[in-house]
Amino acid sequence: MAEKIAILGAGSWGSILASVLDENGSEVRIWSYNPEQVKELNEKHTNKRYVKDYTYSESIVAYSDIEIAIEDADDILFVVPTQVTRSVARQVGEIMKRTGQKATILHASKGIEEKTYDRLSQVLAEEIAPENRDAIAVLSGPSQAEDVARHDITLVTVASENQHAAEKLQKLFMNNYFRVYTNDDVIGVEIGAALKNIIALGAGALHGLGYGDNAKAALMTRGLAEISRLGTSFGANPLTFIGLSGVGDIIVTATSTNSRNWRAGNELGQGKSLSEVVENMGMVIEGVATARAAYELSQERGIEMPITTAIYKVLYENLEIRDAIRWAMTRDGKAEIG
Ligand SMILES: NC(=O)C1=CN([C@@H]2O[C@H](COP(=O)(O)OP(=O)(O)OC[C@H]3O[C@@H](n4cnc5c(N)ncnc54)[C@H](O)[C@@H]3O)[C@@H](O)[C@H]2O)C=CC1
Ligand SMILES: O=C(CO)COP(=O)(O)O
Repeated sequence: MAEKIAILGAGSWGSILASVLDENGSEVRIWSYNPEQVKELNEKHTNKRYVKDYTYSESIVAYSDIEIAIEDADDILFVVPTQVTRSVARQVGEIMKRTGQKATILHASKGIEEKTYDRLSQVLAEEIAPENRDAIAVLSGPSQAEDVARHDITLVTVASENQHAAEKLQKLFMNNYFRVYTNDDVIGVEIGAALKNIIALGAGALHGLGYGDNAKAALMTRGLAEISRLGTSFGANPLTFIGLSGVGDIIVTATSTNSRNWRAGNELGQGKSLSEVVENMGMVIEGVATARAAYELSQERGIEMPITTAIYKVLYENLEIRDAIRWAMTRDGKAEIG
């Protein structure tokens, strides 16, 4: 019997993951809180606001009632923006408690929750599966939805403390263009995924200001160094940061013109205001909220994160980007490693 998978969030990534799973033979339902989008998906099999020029398989059914969407699902995949994941998870948790439903819980979003500084597997554990938190999984890696939509080669990782859950999900997602590895370092995978969006904002800003390739390589490399410093302070495996959810995702997000974070940074670099950029994008720019969470975490834990600090000050304290760059470049000299 086909695996039944409920996908919560019908933005660009939720939609394309739905297609991958549908092509692989799973029974896929997708939930959106927007009834207009549900209607478009079911009647026209398109999702024009989020994925242009794409037609969905007629076997993917969309729902605006979350309880119907998750009914009997073997797996529930969260792909809503980070900052709304808790509210959606709370609804799911309440339904599962009432009905006694059991399912593998997975997310594919990339961010840190503001104020709590929780990673999303922590949010899901708190809201849905406090007694079963090791079975929660995360799918992450360099994976622009636009490339996956045209079946371009994509490699990702599924991380879970539960090897059985990770291997089951690996099999569900794998095909000849979408290759999935497993990893047991949930902390490292989630921190790498969340914080690379801050680096992508910075890379876009450098581009918008006309900086060259050396500057972009420097930002990505030193960005990875500070992500690793924060991640290992939480117990992440340092090797995770040279993997798909670390350097891999920095490379794609900090260079791809499809990246929402890169595009947002580029527009900031060209002189637009943050509110203008957010309004024009009409899709989530995860790095904006995560920059604040990561900056506050770095302060709380006494971890030096100059790039995150500079970007935080540009986004939230009106520091000019050129002044932020000058500050970062003229700090005292440091040893590269350590
Ligand atoms: N787009 C991409 O290529 C990739 C995105 N991701 C991650 O996936 C997550 C989702 O990203 P996208 O699909 O790109 O975002 P998006 O902006 O395209 O779509 C977000 C979806 O969430 C829904 N939504 C917004 N507010 C909501 C609320 N309050 N309650 C319920 N649903 C709400 C929207 O209606 C929309 O369907 C993000 O964390 C992103 O970092 C990860 C890998 C690739
Ligand atoms: O995470 C992504 C690719 O791996 C997508 O990044 P954006 O949200 O910046 O488009």
